[in-house]
Amino acid sequence: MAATSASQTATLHKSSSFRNPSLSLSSKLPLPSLFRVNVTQRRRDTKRLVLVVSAGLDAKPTVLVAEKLGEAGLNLLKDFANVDCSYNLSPEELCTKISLCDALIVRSGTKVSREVFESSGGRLKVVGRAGVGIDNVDLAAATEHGCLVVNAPTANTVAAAEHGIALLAAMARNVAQADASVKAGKWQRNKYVGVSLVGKTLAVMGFGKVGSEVARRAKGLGMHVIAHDPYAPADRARAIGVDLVSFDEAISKADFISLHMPLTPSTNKILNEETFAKMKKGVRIVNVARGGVIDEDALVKALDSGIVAQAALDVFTVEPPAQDSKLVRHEKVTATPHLGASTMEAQEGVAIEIAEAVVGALRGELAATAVNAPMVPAEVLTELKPFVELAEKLGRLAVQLVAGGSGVKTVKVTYASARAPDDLDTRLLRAMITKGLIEPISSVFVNLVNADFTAKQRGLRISEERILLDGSPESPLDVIEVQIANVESKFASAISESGEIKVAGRVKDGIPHLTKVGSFEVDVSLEGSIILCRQVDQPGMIGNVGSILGEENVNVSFMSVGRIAPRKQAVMAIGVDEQPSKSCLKRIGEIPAIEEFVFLKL
Ligand SMILES: NC(=O)C1=CN([C@@H]2O[C@H](COP(=O)(O)OP(=O)(O)OC[C@H]3O[C@@H](n4cnc5c(N)ncnc54)[C@H](O)[C@@H]3O)[C@@H](O)[C@H]2O)C=CC1
Ligand SMILES: O=C(O)C(=O)COP(=O)(O)O
Repeated sequence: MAATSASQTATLHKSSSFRNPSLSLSSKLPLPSLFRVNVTQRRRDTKRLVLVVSAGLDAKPTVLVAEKLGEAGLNLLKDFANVDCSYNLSPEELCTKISLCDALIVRSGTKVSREVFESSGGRLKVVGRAGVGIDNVDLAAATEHGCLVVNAPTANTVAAAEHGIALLAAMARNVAQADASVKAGKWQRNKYVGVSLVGKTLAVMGFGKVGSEVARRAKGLGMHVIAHDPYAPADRARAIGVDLVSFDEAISKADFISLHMPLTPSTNKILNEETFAKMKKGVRIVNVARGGVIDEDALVKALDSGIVAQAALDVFTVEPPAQDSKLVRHEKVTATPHLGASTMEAQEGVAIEIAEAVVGALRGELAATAVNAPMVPAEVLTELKPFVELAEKLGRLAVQLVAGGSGVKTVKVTYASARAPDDLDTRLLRAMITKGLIEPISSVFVNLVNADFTAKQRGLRISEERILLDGSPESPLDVIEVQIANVESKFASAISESGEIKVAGRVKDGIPHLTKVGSFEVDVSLEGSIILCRQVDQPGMIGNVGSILGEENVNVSFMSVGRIAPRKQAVMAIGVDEQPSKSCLKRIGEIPAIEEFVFLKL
């Protein structure tokens, strides 16, 4: 980021008191309306914080609650929004209603399909999944539509684990079958002899929140617990006395298998004919994860052949399963209707957790439980806040300098920082530059959720480069530079020596400043709007332009002149609070020494 060697900068502050000197990094900067930030730490899971976008909502938002939600959560929602509780909507009814809603809350029973996002007409800003599994939400479609998806990942963990243990014990002792038999007037003590849990090997497949709670409880029942989870940390398993093993080892050693992984393309039918064949004969299976992780036809066969002695299932590929489902009707199967999360306590907890997340997201606060947006820790966000604003404004300025605008395809962003690359998370900055580049020339709403997708869709390639500076890494960044290649500029002086439109800026006292245009160094705070003029450097220019603006009642906030050398070409950057009229701009253009000028909205 070499500065033009002979360039000099002269900065004229309108008055030393025009800006509140107490405004610092920690004060609340007015972030762009769609990216309002509140860095308040959330109650739980503070490591998973993410900047989300407010919908720019001026009126009370509307939240559609499409499945039954605990009272406490509903009350939280009602304090903030109009709440429409409409249960059992058909897919068509949901698509019709959704165009009137800013947020949608569902459990596992509602499919939030691509059609739902398409039908929302851009109004839907948040989908809240009142539970863990988000396999019923089309995340790709949500992301493409800039809609944040949040879930409630913690409040039903214990309930699901307890249900897993309940099914394990009930299955081993034939509780459900024996109960039905007694109620049918029979007394079949020999038929319902069970198996013991103590000393048996349980394989927990998916050692996340629920899986590890199941493991802990099974240890308490005297079982030997092993687990398979490609992503789980070994020390967490070790801490509760569980060995992490390979998939094949887990399924081949287990007397009982309990499934706790999410349903994803890679876990879909992970238990199938081939894997059943590798299991110990007489294995027993519990599934409180998702029906789709088991090939249900293969399970019926394995039950018939005796490879699987029993199965206890809370979840099914299609819910509710068909009345005549061979699996559900199988005498070796214990079935419950997706009750894992259904305790009074869990439902209250989930309702509060999701209501807080949805309200927070609609307010533009940080969502601790975002599923489809990069997560930026709160402390990083606090530091990056003024740079986030700088990034968007540089994007906005750069694209307005392009003649025509829409031909922007290749953008290079350079971050000069004393921080090691690993210590500087630029995803947020890149998203904001993308927003700045795209929004002035289109009607697309860009946010952290859809920035990368939108850029890709428009064929906009943004490459990033770091320059490692010497010195103290106290501030995350020194300079951000945005270059647009292969375009012409409506302000020729914005083209750098290497042929690209170039603007650069830095943060001073918490305020973003434009510090470079093309090869000219300037220094103007990025507030209000900016007039850039190229002129022959000579006395009286600042006065000339200033008095025209004054006569037209346009308030100047900042002026700065960057020149190659005295009395040669110079670029004057003028920050203005009001938009000058056409005639005002025309008068400035008519000043004989002014060779070109451009008005840029921030
Ligand atoms: N029946 C019910 O009512 C409930 C069902 N669930 C289901 O349980 C699942 C797990 O919930 P949590 O433990 O809260 O989620 P979690 O995200 O804490 O744990 C899931 C674990 O599965 C692991 N995993 C991913 N792919 C895997 C694979 N191929 N093999 C083995 N492990 C894999 C992950 O690394 C993670 O550790 C949810 O996705 C949901 O589908 C959750 C709550 C209630
Ligand atoms: O949280 C989960 O993943 C669940 O499966 C619970 O589903 P539910 O909210 O009870 O429909």
